[in-house]
Amino acid sequence: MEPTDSVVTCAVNIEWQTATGTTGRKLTYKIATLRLIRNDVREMYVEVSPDKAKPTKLKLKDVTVHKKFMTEGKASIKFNADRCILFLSNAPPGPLVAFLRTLVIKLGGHAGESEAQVQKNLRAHLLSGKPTTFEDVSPVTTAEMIMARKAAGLVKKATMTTPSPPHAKKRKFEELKSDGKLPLPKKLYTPSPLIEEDIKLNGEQNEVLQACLSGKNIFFTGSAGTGKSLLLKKIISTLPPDGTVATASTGVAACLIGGTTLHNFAGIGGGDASLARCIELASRSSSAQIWRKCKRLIIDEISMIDSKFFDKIEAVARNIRRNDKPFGGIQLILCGDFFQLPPVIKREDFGPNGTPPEKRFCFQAEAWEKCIQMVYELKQVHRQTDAQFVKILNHIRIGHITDEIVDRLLATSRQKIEANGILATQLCSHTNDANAINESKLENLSGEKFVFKAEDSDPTMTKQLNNQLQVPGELVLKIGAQVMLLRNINVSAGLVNGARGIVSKFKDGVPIVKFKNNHEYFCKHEKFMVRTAAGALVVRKQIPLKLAWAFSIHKSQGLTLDCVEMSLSKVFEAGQAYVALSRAKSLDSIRVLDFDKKQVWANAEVLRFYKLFRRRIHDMTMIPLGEKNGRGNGKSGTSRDGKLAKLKKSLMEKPLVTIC
Ligand SMILES: Nc1ncnc2c1ncn2[C@@H]1O[C@H](COP(=O)(O)OP(=O)(O)OP(=O)(O)O)[C@@H](O)[C@H]1O
Ligand SMILES: [Mg+2]
Repeated sequence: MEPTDSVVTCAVNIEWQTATGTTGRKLTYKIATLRLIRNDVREMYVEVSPDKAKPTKLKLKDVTVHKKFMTEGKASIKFNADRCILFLSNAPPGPLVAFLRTLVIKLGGHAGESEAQVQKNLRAHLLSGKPTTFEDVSPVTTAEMIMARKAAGLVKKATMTTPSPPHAKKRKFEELKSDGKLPLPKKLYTPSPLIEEDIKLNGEQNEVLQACLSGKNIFFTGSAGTGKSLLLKKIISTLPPDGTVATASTGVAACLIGGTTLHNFAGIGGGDASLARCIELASRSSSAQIWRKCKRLIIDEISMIDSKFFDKIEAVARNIRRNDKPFGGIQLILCGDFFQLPPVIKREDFGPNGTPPEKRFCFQAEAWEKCIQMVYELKQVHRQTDAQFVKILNHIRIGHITDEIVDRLLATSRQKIEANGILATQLCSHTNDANAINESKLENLSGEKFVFKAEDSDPTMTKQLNNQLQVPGELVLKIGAQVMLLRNINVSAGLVNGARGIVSKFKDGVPIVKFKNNHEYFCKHEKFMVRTAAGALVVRKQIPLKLAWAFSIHKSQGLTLDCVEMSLSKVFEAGQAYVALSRAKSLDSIRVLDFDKKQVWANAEVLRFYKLFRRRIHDMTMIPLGEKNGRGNGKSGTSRDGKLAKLKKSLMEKPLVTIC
């Protein structure tokens, strides 16, 4: 528990009501810091400290806390005795959730003093004649948390019920287990899955978070599994929601951080029209308003954004916002790994001989150098803990393959990774192949088809929901269908996003899924949310499953998968083999068929970019605005292959990653 869990900074309105129920005095602060404090006699207060006004203290006694919208940065506290309401808005969701949790737990009385004790302390304090002093409330302890959960009825007290004989308890447990209805441990708060409270950032992730809070334009990178997306979620939940726009290059990646696609936000279609036309498109009132309101633009999986599109939106931003600063003064937080999937090239952008455009990557955009002020590289891999696998991935990332790597990966082609009848998921280089495999496997199962249609809060948004969400609009299942869970249901029981299982039966109109670890899950409809470009939430209610015999490597970018098989013979992009291989957690949970050195290569421009990038990080971390990137030193004489080999060697000498 952080000491800052009792502090939050946000917009504040305080309203007092008169005895007749009408609104009386009002205080409005665009920004104020709220702090939970105690006086000498251990009574608790909220102290509201605005920027340029005197602080107000409100005694926390007989209060009602409204926290339904806390994950959107809003809450209110009603002081019933004082007839006063404190409205909080535009609060960073992470700190607000922590603040309210501390308040509720400390107020629960389990951590505080009894009323009689408070009165006794008060008398003693008055008699002492000392002036009243205040101190911050202490952080919530684990014991206080358990007490509070017991009081909330989330943990049964042994004394409250007549204990059942052990065999009866066991029978009940077995019954529930076989029905897939095992009660799941609940939290006192179950905030949005986007606020990952359980995982603490490490030092390098914290450094990036602090840099983002400083308001600078940041690009951070790191190999697959270094926790870039997890860090982005943390950054998003620590920034004020007003003006913070979370986007990603693909729908799946956007969904993982609770955002929208960059294309959807930008409002210029694919960005293929002339700049003048793009500005015209983005000037439509709905789009222009979004651009003007944006203060911080976050983009995940930046490697798939092409340089032309990046330059277009930078110019559009300046134009619409009538601000000459790079990106019209919007703070940029960009994240991704350029060794992973590159931007998809449009047919018209290929050269006459089918050559890719010279400036394909975002870091080659004119605007890149103007915009990015600070760069970071995360080095600690969290997805994999096996040192040998991390080392192999590290080599594959930069297209450096040795015979030992080929042998080690080929050795996986014979290993049995299936357990409990659940087949490995096949990662395909082409989406059509993945769809065909899923359809034919389902067709081959005998038995009745069950169709689950999603309920979308806005039916006009169905296409966007289909594009952005992994969860299908129409889910067709049969007994025996292999599926993947799309939600964290119970982390300790292994029912996590990405876990795979088999539909064992249908009961009460919903499927029951048996997972690899033998746990059964009685499916419930879950809500999946997508943010529109304007920031509104659109909700899809659906069973949180998708068919998982196969899926495409492009759709797997950003995911962690538990048991995968791949044939890399048809890969067509630099980085595609690396993305596929790096989804797995270990060499024991992967089966690589037909591995060949030729399937792995890294883009030469990307290798150059990282070499320069690492030198910069080493030299200064901070890149002065407008400095030229100095690609190429103009010297010639060495062959292209020779230069590349040198680059790879130098990148390998200083390993890009370490393992935890
Ligand atoms: N500080 C951390 N402590 C423990 N686990 C972490 C930490 N950071 C990330 N993880 C876990 O590591 C795994 C990979 O994280 P994440 O998906 O954010 O990586 P990534 O860098 O975005 O990978 P990719 O490039 O493949 O998208 C996730 O399961 C995540 O929960
Ligand atoms: Mg990611």
